[in-house]
Amino acid sequence: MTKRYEDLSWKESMRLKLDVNNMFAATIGEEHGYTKKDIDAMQERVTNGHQAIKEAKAAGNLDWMDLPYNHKEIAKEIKEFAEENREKYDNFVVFGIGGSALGNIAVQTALNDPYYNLKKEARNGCPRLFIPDNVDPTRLKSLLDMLDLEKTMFNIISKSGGTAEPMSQFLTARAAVIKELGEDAVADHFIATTSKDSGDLIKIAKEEGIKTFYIPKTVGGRFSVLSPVGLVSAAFTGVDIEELLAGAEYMDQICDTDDVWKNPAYLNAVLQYLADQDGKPMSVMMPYSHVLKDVADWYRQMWAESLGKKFNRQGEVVNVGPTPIKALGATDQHSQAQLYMEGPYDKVVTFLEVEKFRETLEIARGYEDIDGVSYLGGHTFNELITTEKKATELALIDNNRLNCTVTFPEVNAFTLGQFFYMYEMTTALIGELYNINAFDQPGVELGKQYAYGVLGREGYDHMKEQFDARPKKDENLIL
Ligand SMILES: O=P(O)(O)OC[C@H]1O[C@](O)(CO)[C@@H](O)[C@@H]1O
Repeated sequence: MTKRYEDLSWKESMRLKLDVNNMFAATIGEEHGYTKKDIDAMQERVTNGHQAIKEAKAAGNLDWMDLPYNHKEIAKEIKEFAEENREKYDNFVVFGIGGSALGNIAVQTALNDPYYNLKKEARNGCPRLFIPDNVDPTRLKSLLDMLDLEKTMFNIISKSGGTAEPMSQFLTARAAVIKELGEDAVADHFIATTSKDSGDLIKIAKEEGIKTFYIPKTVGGRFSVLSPVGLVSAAFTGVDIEELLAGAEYMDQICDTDDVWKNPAYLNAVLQYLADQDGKPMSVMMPYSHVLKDVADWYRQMWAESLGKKFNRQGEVVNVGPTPIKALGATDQHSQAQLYMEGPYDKVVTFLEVEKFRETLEIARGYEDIDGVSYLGGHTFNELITTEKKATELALIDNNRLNCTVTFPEVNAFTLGQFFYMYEMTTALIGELYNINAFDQPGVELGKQYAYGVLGREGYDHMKEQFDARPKKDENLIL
């Protein structure tokens, strides 16, 4: 059967649109807005950046760019595995953190029913999905107490195979499974998604006979949503993961040009970079659709870990990086909008807009004699949220505030795949413009190492010593 994403006209009708009109002087005024000349002046740097990205890809350092192509077969295998197994389980739990969880959460919120876990009919025989993405004892205990272990599959995701949070979750869930179901049950209740040749998780998985999916070498956590990291839980909950990859492939083809005026990922990168350089380092992503709210969380990690860097490629201290902020329309109109309109001129707002929601819901009529209420009746919630987005956008323009919009014709696996890939490419190019390595995260290590030292991990005694020698607190400053 032909898939809809094999039809070119369907694909074109589902193409994401990036509208950057409101980043330009013609719309928001000369003081803050850019001109076409400003963008043209960046073309040479974009071409160099594009070249550098291509070379890094060819050298095997950017495996995430290959996922839409070389994971087609793997996606089929994952789909088959999920289809064979998902009806055996009522619950599917992902134990991973950061890049090993945020993409999974974003996919689930975007593509499945908003009350998926609570509505059997929305699950179509698939298990409920739980992704704690944290180690808060209250929340974890509550989850573990609630799960019927006999009917639960746990997917332990860790690229390094040793991150404290998922490994401690694994230890605890494994002990609970052994206690309740016996040693032999482990292989039926756990799968692992990790690196093929490194880390402790792969060793454990082999020892325990646990089914394993692999994360390619140069796919870092935050770039891993289109690898088995994101695909396995998506397949277990019935998402069309092949369509997700097809969307990414489509965007890869759109972005396969160094012409800044033709490449949405690069045009966005240039504008965001220029804004940061011009004193607007706050980058707000504001979806006007609740189903896209966790996509903004995914983006937050993507930008923070990729672009927040102390050193440039020459080893000079640069301390760069925009601050990614998530907001949600219409909710945050009533929380953040005041700041965005009248606070410092330090932000760029990226709206995410949806043209066609999965549902149309009418606002009921009533109180015809009360003008302040009756005007709402007969409109739809679709009109309400879309109008509110357009109204907020115009208010930002009136206040000369930089903003742009990414429009999803619909939220489906194809458009979501495009979105992930487009932002990955945007991030890669901004990294080039800052002249930094966008693919490491050395700043996260120090905190991890102190924690290892304190918790007694072998080889980290020196970190415990440094931790114990930390500056004493002045009691007068603790009230
Ligand atoms: O998949 P791992 O290796 O457990 O890492 C989880 C997360 O921890 C980090 O390494 C640092 O926070 C992220 O980059 C990564 O997504």
